[in-house]
Amino acid sequence: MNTPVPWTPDELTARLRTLADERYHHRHPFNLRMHDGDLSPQELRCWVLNRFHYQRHIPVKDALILAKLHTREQRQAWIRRIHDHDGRPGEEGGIERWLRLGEAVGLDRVLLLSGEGVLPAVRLAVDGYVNYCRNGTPLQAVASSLTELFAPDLMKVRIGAWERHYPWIEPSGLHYFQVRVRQGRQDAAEALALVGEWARTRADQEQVLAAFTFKCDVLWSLLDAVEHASSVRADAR
Ligand SMILES: O=C(O)c1cc(C(=O)O)c2c(n1)C(=O)C(=O)c1cc(C(=O)O)[nH]c1-2
Repeated sequence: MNTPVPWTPDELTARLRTLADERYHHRHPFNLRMHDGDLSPQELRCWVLNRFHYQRHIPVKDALILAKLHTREQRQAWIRRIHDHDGRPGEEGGIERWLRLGEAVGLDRVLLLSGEGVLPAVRLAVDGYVNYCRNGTPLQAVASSLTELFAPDLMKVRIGAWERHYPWIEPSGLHYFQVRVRQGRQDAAEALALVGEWARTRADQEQVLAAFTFKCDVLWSLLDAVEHASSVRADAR
């Protein structure tokens, strides 16, 4: 049997884009309702609270990936992700900005930090992502972050939708997303370069697509759980 010819970097990126068009969470009904201005304050709060659980685990999974990287240069680049979220001592980072986003939608930071109210399926989805990065190869772990290729555009849509449809939200809460657009682009470009360097065979490239698909499913499951919680509340009204 002939070994399949590896895709070029552009072909691999095009395949990621096709997968994203089908399964990235920009298409999830909860995000569509968010963008159309159809979410109640309670639904938006539920999303912010549950997404905080995801956010606070991002630097944990990045620390697990850091320990898998073999060169000093790779670790120097990857460690920035942890600083982006946790901040360096005395600095704020993404986690602090997300807590402010919580306050902007009316959620006390003490509640967010307590973890109370995080939906069971969200805990499982986030555990799934962290464990994927803990147990996977460096290629799988880094490739699973490649959904960030598509996050900045989604965040720009989100910022516009929040400004238009949810004027009750304190505008400073949007700072998390404004900062994250640039950080996400840098993260995605660096991860794509590593994946391009490491995924030399078609089999490696298939693993990249599988890791990307898994991560899309993590993000999708998180929103499924939030959407389900919203519909249960609506039924009880
Ligand atoms: O709001 C979003 O739609 C969104 C998506 C993603 C993503 O696609 O993985 C991330 C983020 N936000 C984000 O804020 C973030 O810090 C982040 C880190 C990562 C990652 O996998 O390392 N993804 C994402």
